[in-house]
Amino acid sequence: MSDPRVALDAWTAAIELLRAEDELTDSQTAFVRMAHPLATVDDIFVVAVSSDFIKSWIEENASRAMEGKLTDILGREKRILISVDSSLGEAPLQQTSEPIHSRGFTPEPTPASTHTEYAEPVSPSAMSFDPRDDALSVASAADAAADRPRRGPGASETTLRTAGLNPRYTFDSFVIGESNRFAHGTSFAVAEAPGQTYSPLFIYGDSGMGKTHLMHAIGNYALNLYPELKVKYVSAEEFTNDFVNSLDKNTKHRFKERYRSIDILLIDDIQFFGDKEGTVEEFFHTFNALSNANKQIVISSDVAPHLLRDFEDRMISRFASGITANIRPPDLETRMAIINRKAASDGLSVPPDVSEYIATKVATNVREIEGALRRVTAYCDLSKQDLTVALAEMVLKDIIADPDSLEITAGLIMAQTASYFRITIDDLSSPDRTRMMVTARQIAMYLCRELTDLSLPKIGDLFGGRDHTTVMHAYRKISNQMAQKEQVFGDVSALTAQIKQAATKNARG
Ligand SMILES: Nc1ncnc2c1ncn2[C@@H]1O[C@H](COP(=O)(O)OP(=O)(O)OP(=O)(O)O)[C@@H](O)[C@H]1O
Repeated sequence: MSDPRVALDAWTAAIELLRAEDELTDSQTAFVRMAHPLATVDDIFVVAVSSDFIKSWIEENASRAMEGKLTDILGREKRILISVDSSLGEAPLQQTSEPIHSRGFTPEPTPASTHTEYAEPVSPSAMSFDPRDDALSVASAADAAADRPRRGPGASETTLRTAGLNPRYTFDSFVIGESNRFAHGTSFAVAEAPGQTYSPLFIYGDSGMGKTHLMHAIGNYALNLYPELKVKYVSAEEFTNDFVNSLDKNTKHRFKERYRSIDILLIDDIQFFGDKEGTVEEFFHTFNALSNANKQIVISSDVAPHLLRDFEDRMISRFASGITANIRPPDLETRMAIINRKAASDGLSVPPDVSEYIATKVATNVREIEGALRRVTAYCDLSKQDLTVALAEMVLKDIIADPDSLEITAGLIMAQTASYFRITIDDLSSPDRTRMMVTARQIAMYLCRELTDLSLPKIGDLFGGRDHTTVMHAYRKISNQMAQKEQVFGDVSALTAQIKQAATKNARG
C-alpha cells in the first residue's frame, strides 16, 4: 500500500469495527483516536502520538486488538510502530468516510510498480502542527526496540568519529514541521529498528533541507541504542575516493570487507556518483550485499530516485524499493522554530519579530537561514547593540537583496576573495600556510559552503584537493570567529556584499 490515506482509512475502520464488536472500551477508543496514522508498509503500520504517555498506554492496552483488526482489514500481518511527536495535538483523529480516490492523492511517478513511496506523508486532515512547539522532543519505538532505553549511555567520541558522525546532528536538534515530518518519522523508525522496517530509506530534497542532519541523527541515535552495531556515514564522494584508492593500492578486497560488514550504511548525496560508472557499479554491489543480509541502508539525494541521472533502471528501482521520503522547503513557522532552536542552543534569545523577519526574508535553505542568524547575532555581540528588526535589516541587507536567480559560483567567490585579500586565485588552492593566506582560504571556503550548493568534498577539491574535513574545520572556525572577531565579521560581510554585487552585475550581463 502506498497511500498514507490508506493508513488513515484502515485505522479508522479498525476502530469502528472493534467498537461494533465491543472489543474496544471507551478509554481504549479515546486513546487510539488520538493516534495519527502515517503509513502502512509491508508488515509495519506507523502511527504518531503526541506523548510518551499515550504511546505506552496504547502499546500496553490497545495495540494488540488494533493489530489484529488491521491485519484483517489490510489482508496481511501488521505490527504497529508508534512514534512520539510532541508537535501533534491530542485532538481526536478526524474520521473520514470519503473514498480515498476522491481526496485528490496523486502518488508520484515511480520507476517500479512494486515499491512504496510517500512523497506526501501525512494527510493534513489527520495531523495538526502547532508552531508554538518549537522545543519538540521526539521519540518512537519499534517492537524490537520497545524495551530498550530511550537514550543510551552515548557512543564514545572515537566510535562517532570512526562512524563519520557529527554528534551535533541529532533528532533532538531537528525541528519538525509539515515539510519534514514524514522524513523525520521514518528516520526515527529506522534508527530504532535498523534493517527491520524501511530499508532502503531514500531521503531526497533540495540543498540545505536537513537530509544530512537526519542521516547523522539516525546514526547517532542507533549507536546510542545499539552500541554494538557498525554504523558508517559516508558521502558519495568519500565512497568514490575510498573505492578509487582501493583500486590504486590494490586493496579492493579490504574495501569490500569494510563496507560489507556495516550494519547501517548512511550514504549522502548519491547524485554525486554522477557518471563514475565503476563506482556506481561497486556501490550497487555493496547495496545488494547489505540488503541481502538485512542490513540498513539510508540514501540521500537532491532528487527523487526516478530523476537520478547516470544510474541504470535496475539500480533506481532497487533504491526505491523500500521507502522514499521527501523533505520540502520549511514553511514560515518551521523556519522560525529552527531559528529559535539554533539561537537557544547557542544560549541566545532572539525576539520573535526578529526571527520572523529573518524567516520571512531569507531564502528557505536552512543553511542560509543559519548563516543569516549567525551574522546578525555576531554583529550584536561585537557592537554591543540590542537585537532589533532594524539591526537585522541593516546587517542582512546584502543577503536579502539577493534574488533567487543570482548565480553565485565557487569561481566567483574565489575570484572576489582573491581580489579582496590582494592575492591570486592560485594562492587560495596552494599549500601556502602563511596566516593571511589561511584566513583568506578559510573565509572563501566558508562562503562557498554558505552561498553555494557544493558539497564539502567538492569544495575541498576546488581548493587544491583538500580533504572535506579541512573544509568543515574552516566553516566551523569562521562561524565561531565571526562572533568573536570584529575583523573576521567585517571581512566576511564586506566580501559577501562584493560577491552579491558581482553576481548581480553578471546577471544583468
Ligand atoms: N529541520 C531542521 N531542524 C534543525 N536544523 C535543520 C533542519 N533542517 C536543516 N537544518 C540545519 O540546516 C543545515 C543544513 O542542513 P543539511 O546539511 O542537513 O542539509 P542537506 O539537505 O543535507 O543539504 P545538502 O544537499 O546541501 O547537503 C544544517 O546545519 C542543519 O542542522
